[in-house]
Amino acid sequence: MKTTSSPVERIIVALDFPDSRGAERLLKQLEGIPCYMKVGMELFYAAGPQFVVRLKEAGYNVFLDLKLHDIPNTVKGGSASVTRLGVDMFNVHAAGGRAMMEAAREGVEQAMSGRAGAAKPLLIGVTQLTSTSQPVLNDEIGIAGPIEEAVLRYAAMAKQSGLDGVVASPLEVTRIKERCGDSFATVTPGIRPAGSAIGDQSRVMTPQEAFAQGTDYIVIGRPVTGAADPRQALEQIVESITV
Ligand SMILES: O=C(O)c1cc(=O)[nH]c(=O)n1[C@@H]1O[C@H](COP(=O)(O)O)[C@@H](O)[C@H]1O
Repeated sequence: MKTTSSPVERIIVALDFPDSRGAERLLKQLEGIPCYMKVGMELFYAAGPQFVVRLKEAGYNVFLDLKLHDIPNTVKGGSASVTRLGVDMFNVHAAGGRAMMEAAREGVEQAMSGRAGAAKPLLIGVTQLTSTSQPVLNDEIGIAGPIEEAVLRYAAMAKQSGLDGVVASPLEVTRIKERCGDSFATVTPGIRPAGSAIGDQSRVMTPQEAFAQGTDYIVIGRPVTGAADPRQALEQIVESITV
């Protein structure tokens, strides 16, 4: 990818709210800041596709984070529906395997054929969740070996399946770019400005460290949404980044 966008356009704010009112309040607080917005399962299940349409009408780039993971035919249909919503990026779980990811790609292509002139969404595979630690991967999930190897294997499979990039932690970005090429996008949650609570995340870096690794997009939620002054928190993050 190597993005011509400014750093702020490569910051994806996670709108993890239980209803549209909370999300609307944050949009007002961040008004005029051209960051990317992410709608995940909490908000989508409560506020529905119309909230995505509302964000698009307001001019935002939108990442719809529903982490599709089902049989190939179902994921193909889901991907087509998501594409028709006009999102800029969405994700599927790479753990669904190659046939499922290829079906997602087909769903995108099918939906695009009826949307002349529309931009194609970036189709992104989730590798290993940033909340997953090494012991959890090995002892609970049952995948042996270093977490970085599991992430790289999923990233390579996502690339072979025709995806545009992956979600991973910033700790894995350098090796993903080495393995899959610089134009293969990395979207990295697990972002924690120095001094902020790590919470349920496990593999974390600061915003400036993540961009220094060469990531294309960072995803950040609670350090902004839970701040006393979300606008100031986001502005401080933007100022901290020198790319
Ligand atoms: O796909 C994602 O966006 C995602 C993948 C992942 O591995 N880890 C992860 O945290 N996320 C999302 O990124 C956001 C991170 O939020 P905070 O931990 O509050 O910064 C949440 O909305 C998560 O659902």
